[in-house]
Amino acid sequence: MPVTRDQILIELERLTLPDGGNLVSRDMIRALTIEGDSVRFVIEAPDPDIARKMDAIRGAAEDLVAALPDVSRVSAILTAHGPSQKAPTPSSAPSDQPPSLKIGGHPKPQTAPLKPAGIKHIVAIGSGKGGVGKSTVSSNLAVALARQGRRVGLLDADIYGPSQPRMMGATKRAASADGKVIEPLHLHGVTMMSIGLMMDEGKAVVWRGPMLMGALQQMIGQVNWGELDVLLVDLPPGTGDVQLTLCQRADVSGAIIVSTPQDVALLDARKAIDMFQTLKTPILGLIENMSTFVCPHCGTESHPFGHGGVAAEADKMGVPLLGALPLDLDTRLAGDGGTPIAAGEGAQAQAYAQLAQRMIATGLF
Ligand SMILES: Nc1ncnc2c1ncn2[C@@H]1O[C@H](COP(=O)(O)OP(=O)(O)OP(=O)(O)O)[C@@H](O)[C@H]1O
Repeated sequence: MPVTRDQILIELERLTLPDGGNLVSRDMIRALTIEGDSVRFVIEAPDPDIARKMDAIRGAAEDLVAALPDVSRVSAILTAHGPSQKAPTPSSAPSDQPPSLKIGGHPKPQTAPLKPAGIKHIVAIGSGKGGVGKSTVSSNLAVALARQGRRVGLLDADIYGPSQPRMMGATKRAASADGKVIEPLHLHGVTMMSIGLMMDEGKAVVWRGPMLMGALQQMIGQVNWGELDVLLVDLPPGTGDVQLTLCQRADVSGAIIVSTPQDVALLDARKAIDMFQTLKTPILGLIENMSTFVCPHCGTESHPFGHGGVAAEADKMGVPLLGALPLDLDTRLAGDGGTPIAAGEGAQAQAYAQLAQRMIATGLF
């Protein structure tokens, strides 16, 4: 059985720091990630000088965790936040630094929840595997909820492959009038922010865990979201630092998992579900994407990715199946063209409207 987060933290609590407390009680452990028998985490010191003196503690922490049953690889990285670090400026920021928009200061470690007071609920939209349509579902669901009168925000937290600017038809970058608050875009009735609006297009993002956390922190806490009934967060695929940071810091009300019906996607979807459950984030439901395909020429229905696998999984887990969406050329074209299909009329817009209704029926907002 894989090691659990709690087992690791209990072990790390044994490591007393020279100036009192331990790594856990002093809130220094960040981005704890367990993948099979591999464990990774970041030790965040209050400032670089302290970090430099902590290498022995980092080694001891690795040894303690490595001694746990079912752990064969451990990697602990030391990092620091503090006065001796300088915030990057946008003009000179290389691609391995978090964006700052001149908002001043390196992202600070936070203990208070990240969720701004004006946002009633944060709902994470995740998937185990990439390319299953999580971003397509997020943008269309956001638009469908907005069409039903909800105040909706959409945060594209897919740091490595932001697609919402294209799918939502963004034509300008995010701006900040006062150098502190980032102004989001307002598109198809939805308030939208994406890391893609802060980066040069085509520039690779090469960030370590703490940088990702800083960027996420900025995109939630420093964006002028206004009053929202719900902020949908389009997560990167998988179970990494962004998911962990969001669920641990942002007071997430629930998660929706998008999957295609075939076994390989479901296998990864189960891992995502397991992660949300470990982080005590309620699963609001599953969505089966690319569920069926109706040939536009002969009208025959087929199931290129299998059929019903997500429904069976939802049933097994006792969580609702929020919807099954077909593989549909117009959905793809609409996304590529910057106007989600849910913004128009027709069968697919109707399908997303029903999905939004079912989500509202969960009673969350
Ligand atoms: N139901 C659908 N019918 C047709 N095309 C779809 C459908 N859902 C998604 N697509 C297309 O599949 C591609 C991948 O979708 P999308 O980017 O939404 O997936 P993702 O899970 O967010 O991927 P990533 O992991 O890369 O972020 C896109 O070109 C999108 O237009």
